[in-house]
Amino acid sequence: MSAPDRQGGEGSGAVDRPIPDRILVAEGVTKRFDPRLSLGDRIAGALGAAVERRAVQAVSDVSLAVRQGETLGLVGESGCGKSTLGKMLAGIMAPSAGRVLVDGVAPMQGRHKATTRIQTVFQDPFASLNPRMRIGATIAEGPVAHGLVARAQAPAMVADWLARVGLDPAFASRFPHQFSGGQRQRVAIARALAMQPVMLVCDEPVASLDVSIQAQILNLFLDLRRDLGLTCVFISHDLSVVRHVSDRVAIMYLGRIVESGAAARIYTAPRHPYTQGLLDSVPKLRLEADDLATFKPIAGELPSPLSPPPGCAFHPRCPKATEICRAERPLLTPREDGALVACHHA
Ligand SMILES: Nc1ncnc2c1ncn2[C@@H]1O[C@H](COP(=O)(O)OP(=O)(O)OP(=O)(O)O)[C@@H](O)[C@H]1O
Repeated sequence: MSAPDRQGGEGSGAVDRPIPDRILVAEGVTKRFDPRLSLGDRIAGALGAAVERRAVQAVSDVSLAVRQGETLGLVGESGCGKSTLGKMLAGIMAPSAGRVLVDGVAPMQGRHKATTRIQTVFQDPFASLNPRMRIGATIAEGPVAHGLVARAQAPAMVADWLARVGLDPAFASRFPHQFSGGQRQRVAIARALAMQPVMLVCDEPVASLDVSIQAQILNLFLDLRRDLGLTCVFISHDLSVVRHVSDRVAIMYLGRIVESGAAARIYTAPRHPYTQGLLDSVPKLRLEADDLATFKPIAGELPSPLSPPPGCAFHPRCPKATEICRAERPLLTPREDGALVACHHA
């Protein structure tokens, strides 16, 4: 068994067979997007001209495991590959290399099955709900179609899920436009859970909501975790959002996990300079005027995955970077407390 798996968390490279309490295991998952050539490029290529064709490596060799009842927060800047990884975990996108096992079975073996075993909740609930369908029908559609509930039992099932997500069961006859953004996200969560999935992949589920509504939806996730033992991968660009809902947190940078560990430790004692930078860039609401100057954004921008920097991908932005960082990519290495960190100077 490789070191990352022995530590029960994330890593790079293949891991051994899944351990029973792990709902989800990703082994060396990679996603490359090959560029589509324009007609002009194709003609030029056919005529023998050199046409540049660089693939985007959105996710590189990611291994992770999620245990029953656990929420794994997946955090990183926009463009670091979170959504691409989330889609592969949910079985709605095939990896270019590596594999994802759900309950020990590769979801892509049966696309239809995968979408029932892992459900997704996306950022924009309005886009994911059919505007012409009453939300009762939207919630019932999947479970009835997959034989999880008899048509006659569907109204009771819908009422139950609406109540569990904090909505009035009488709302079943309403259309999506009759709900606020937060209520629509509750509907999207009810629809996902009504499919009786083994876990949820939530991709920026509160990013489009006002801060006060974000807190309500995060509280809902906490309630669902307590009441249903919800297993979840919770994706966000914002470390402060995943803080209270996550048992463990994995930090992604340019397609790779650079640090992971217990949520409490990540926030109190981050080891990777990128994690430290993310924490420092979270605006903190303080009363003392001086403190307003304490948050500082990470210097520079995420490099293009078309031309990743050599060595440690974070070195051009890292205050601790030295020669070795420019030359050698640090491996994700287990620490004594079960955390994993990929940094020469951590
Ligand atoms: N279908 C695609 N074809 C080509 N490149 C893609 C495709 N989807 C994503 N990418 C690229 O892969 C990289 C990772 O994208 P991804 O959406 O997974 O990142 P992200 O961290 O989820 O960012 P965001 O929060 O902005 O969605 C980006 O450089 C993106 O441009």
